[in-house]
Amino acid sequence: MLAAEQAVFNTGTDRFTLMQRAGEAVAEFVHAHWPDGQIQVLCGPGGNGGDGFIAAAALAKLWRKVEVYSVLPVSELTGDTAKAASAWEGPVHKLEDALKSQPELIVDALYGAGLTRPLEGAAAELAQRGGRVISVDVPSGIDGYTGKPLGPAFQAEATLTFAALRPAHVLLPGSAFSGVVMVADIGVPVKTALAENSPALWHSQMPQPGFGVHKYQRGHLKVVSGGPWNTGAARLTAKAGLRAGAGLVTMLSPPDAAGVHAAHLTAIMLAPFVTPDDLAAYAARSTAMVIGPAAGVTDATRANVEAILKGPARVVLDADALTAFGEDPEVLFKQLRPTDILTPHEGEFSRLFGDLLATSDNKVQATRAAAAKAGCVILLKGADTVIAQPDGNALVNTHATRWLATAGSGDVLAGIIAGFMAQGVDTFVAAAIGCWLHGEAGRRVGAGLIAEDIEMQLPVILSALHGELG
Ligand SMILES: NC(=O)C1=CN([C@@H]2O[C@H](COP(=O)(O)OP(=O)(O)OC[C@H]3O[C@@H](n4cnc5c(N)ncnc54)[C@H](O)[C@@H]3O)[C@@H](O)[C@H]2O)[C@@H](O)CC1
Ligand SMILES: [K+]
Repeated sequence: MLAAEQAVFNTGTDRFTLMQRAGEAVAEFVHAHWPDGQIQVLCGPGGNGGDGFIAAAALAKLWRKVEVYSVLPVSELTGDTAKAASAWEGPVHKLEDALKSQPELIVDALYGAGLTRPLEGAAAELAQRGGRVISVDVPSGIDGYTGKPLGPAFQAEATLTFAALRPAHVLLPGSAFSGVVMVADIGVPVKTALAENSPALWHSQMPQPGFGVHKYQRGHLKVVSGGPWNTGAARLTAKAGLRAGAGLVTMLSPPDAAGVHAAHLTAIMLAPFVTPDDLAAYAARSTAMVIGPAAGVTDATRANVEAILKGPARVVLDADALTAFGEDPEVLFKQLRPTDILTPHEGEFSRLFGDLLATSDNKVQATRAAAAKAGCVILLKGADTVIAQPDGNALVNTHATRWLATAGSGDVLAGIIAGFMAQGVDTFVAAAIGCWLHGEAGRRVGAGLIAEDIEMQLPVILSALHGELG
């Protein structure tokens, strides 16, 4: 699928026309957002440099003070880049001369999609010089496909890319080097674009309870609890599911843990289970279920998961429910349906999918491959969470905060997602909504956040999304 992203430019339009549009888009972007100051445009030997020459010429037409520095002398440029260079009428300096002055603004058009090796010489020194950098397509020095720096790389204040986001714009560490990323439409249709999670993607699919609705129409979520010493995680999940809008939430508890839950639960119902058959019976009468948070890495958890997966409820499998299949993931994969979801962190992911993450070019590719293998939606948690479907549809959530890296935070995420699934929202969409809300709640709380705070933020965020707060 990512080939589609790489081959984004393989269309009928001739390359020079696209280069002209790209370069002009860079000039427009720079001039609109940084309207003053002298600009150094650094041009590489290929397409990225071509964009730079076009941009320089367009900026000069806007009366901007522009200096152009090139990796190669103009006489050695070829093809479209040579053609682009002829649009620039001023002098072209050697790249190393750019080090002699510190401009107010730097347009980094050295290397984009064609970067194959670490920056060296003047390019490497320029990457380390600092200053206000606007990168063209990808910050030079970063591999656009993996998001990894190959060596020294430009730290951009902003990056203007074309047609669609590349993995480097949304995956760490590339996203941190890219600064604010904008995508310019240069008239290239994109079929399998990589999306960045935002309410615009799913706002219209949020469940909107109509007038006269009753709780039974808003779905019934059931959460499986661990034993008496391990009940908190499932409670975090259940409360988050209720806040997300599930009409009814029931905690399914081993009898010896019921007393602990009873001391804490109010709006959430409580019911006992002993055997996998008990869970299968509950699953038959619910729209979504969660199993995993502090469930225990045991044969019993495996049997419980298998019993639930036989029923009609869509299932979120998290934490121990994943690790319990670590020795035999294929057994799990055979039972999963496309409407179920696994929500592993990287450790749990590697227990199920081996070295897939290490051997993939990037996290998006790994998550897509995992979704295809497991036959369900996969949400791979992290600072850059990736959500993928078996058909390759994927998005990256960067709307988060490091303060969410705390005990119980993942249990809450599983609950929010399940809460939306219980209401009938498509699993992939529910994961996207859940992940964004979780990130937004985390950002609102900030430092000092504990998992309990996340669900407390949901009413105000949801009300704002529903437009009830103006
Ligand atoms: N493909 C297209 O149709 C379009 C491409 N565009 C631009 O073209 C770029 C891709 O152009 P190219 O494929 O020519 O690639 P680049 O311009 O990124 O790289 C050009 C050449 O630099 C050399 N190179 C790579 N890493 C190097 C290093 N570290 N040190 C020294 N030399 C190095 C490579 O041999 C490569 O041929 C995109 O990033 C984008 O900016 C835009 O003009 C829009 C249209
Ligand atoms: K660049």
